[in-house]
Amino acid sequence: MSKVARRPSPRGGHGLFTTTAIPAGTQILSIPKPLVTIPDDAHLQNTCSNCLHHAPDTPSVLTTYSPTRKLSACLGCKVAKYCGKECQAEDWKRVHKHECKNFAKLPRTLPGSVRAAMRVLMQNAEERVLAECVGHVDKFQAEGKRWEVVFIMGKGVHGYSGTKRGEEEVRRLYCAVLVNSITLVTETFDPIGIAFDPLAASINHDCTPNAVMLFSGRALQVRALEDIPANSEVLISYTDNTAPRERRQLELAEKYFFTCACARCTSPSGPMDGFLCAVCGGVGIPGRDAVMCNKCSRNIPVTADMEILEQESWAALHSTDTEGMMAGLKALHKTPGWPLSRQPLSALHLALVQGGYIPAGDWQKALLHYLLVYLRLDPIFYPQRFHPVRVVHGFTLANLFLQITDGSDYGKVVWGLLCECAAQVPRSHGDGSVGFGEVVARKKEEIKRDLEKEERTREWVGMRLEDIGLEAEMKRVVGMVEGFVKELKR
Ligand SMILES: C[S@@+](CC[C@H](N)C(=O)[O-])C[C@H]1O[C@@H](n2cnc3c(N)ncnc32)[C@H](O)[C@@H]1O
Repeated sequence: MSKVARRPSPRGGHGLFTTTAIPAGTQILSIPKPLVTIPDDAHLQNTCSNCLHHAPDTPSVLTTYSPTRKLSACLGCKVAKYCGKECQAEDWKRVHKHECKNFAKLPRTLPGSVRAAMRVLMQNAEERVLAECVGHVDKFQAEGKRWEVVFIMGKGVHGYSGTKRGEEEVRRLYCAVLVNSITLVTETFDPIGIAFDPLAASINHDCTPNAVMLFSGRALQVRALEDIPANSEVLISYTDNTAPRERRQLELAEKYFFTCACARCTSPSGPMDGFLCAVCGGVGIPGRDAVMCNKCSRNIPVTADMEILEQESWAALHSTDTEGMMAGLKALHKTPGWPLSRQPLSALHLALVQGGYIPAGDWQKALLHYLLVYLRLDPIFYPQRFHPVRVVHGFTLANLFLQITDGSDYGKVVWGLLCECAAQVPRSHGDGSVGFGEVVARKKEEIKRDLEKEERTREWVGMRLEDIGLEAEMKRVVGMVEGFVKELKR
């Protein structure tokens, strides 16, 4: 029986509501095959167009333990790739037979949003989408340049799909796809594609969401981050909700055409949104014309240099320039008044690890950056120990420790991290026998066998996390992080 229903929402339009009480850490909604799931433009080459199995070019935590399948291109268009005959046959029957010839004829691959809208038409789902999903056509229309792009893309969808529907209707459909698409991510939250499904699209936004959306391949699920009473609205975050308020609001207004009026946006508090007071250590949130400390009411100076640094750091984050990222990161650490938890500081640490240190095999540096994020920042960003992002970070960290060959024994820390992940997985991801849960269980077993093989007594292997005396080991690790932060500030 479904635990949710689509109903009018006080936030405007419709939303998704619980029909029964849903405990924290349980599944709210599962859509094994959403209406559209496609690799985005950057991932067409290394992602199966049917099951969205991702075979990344650079090593990732998951590829180490769940071997990647080789992908072969469709011989007709050479655009779509598949991990096996079954996937190719399923995709062909469902949609690819309608798009293959067009893809083959075109000199360039069609943009993801156009491919997604075409797939709605190919499955004859446009009636439902037009009836259930907002498109904000008038708002797109009011934006000159953007409307020009939407107009051309809509024309493309109309022409390439060969639909009998009118061009204006197809344009409305294209707008609905733009506003309601979801970024499809891997189990380690790397963006690889576009997902679109009218039911999932009925979920509204909040910057402190009570639910989170995850993917395993193309399968989508929504899980509760807190106890949600019956008849309550299910809310997810459309943006990176660790970003400061101004950035969240800008993105929500630009992409989704609304001004967020959630509790965090209307009475912002906490160090994710503000700057630190040098006098009392309180936090000041940028207001209309001043940043006033919430404790001592003094004005916190936010200089033009800080504003420039903020802009440059965000720009570096969205580039591939690891030197620029490192320069931004150091400058942010050195800026008095910049809280550790104000982005893009943490995002830069993670981007450097994923885009720089892991591909370069610099495990020591990757470890220090990741430790800082996991120990100091994740508990602020994701207060629930079972938050899927926090659990995935813990697993990545355990794997980074395993790469370190500096002579130190991190056995207990690795074991502790894997115990923590395995304990949280049923609530973070659900059934531990598939997807990420299975990867964690397999890794834990593998490490248990390795530790037991060693000659030294490892009496703590197999014990519960609380009983293994991890604190003393963690002190050493925390010391590493503190030393690293000092170094960054120098
Ligand atoms: C993915 S749809 C969500 C479902 C939508 N409410 C509907 O009726 O179809 C996204 C749109 O919902 C609205 N929306 C979502 N969250 C909102 C919020 N917190 N406040 C106001 N509008 C919101 C905006 O119009 C946004 O463009």
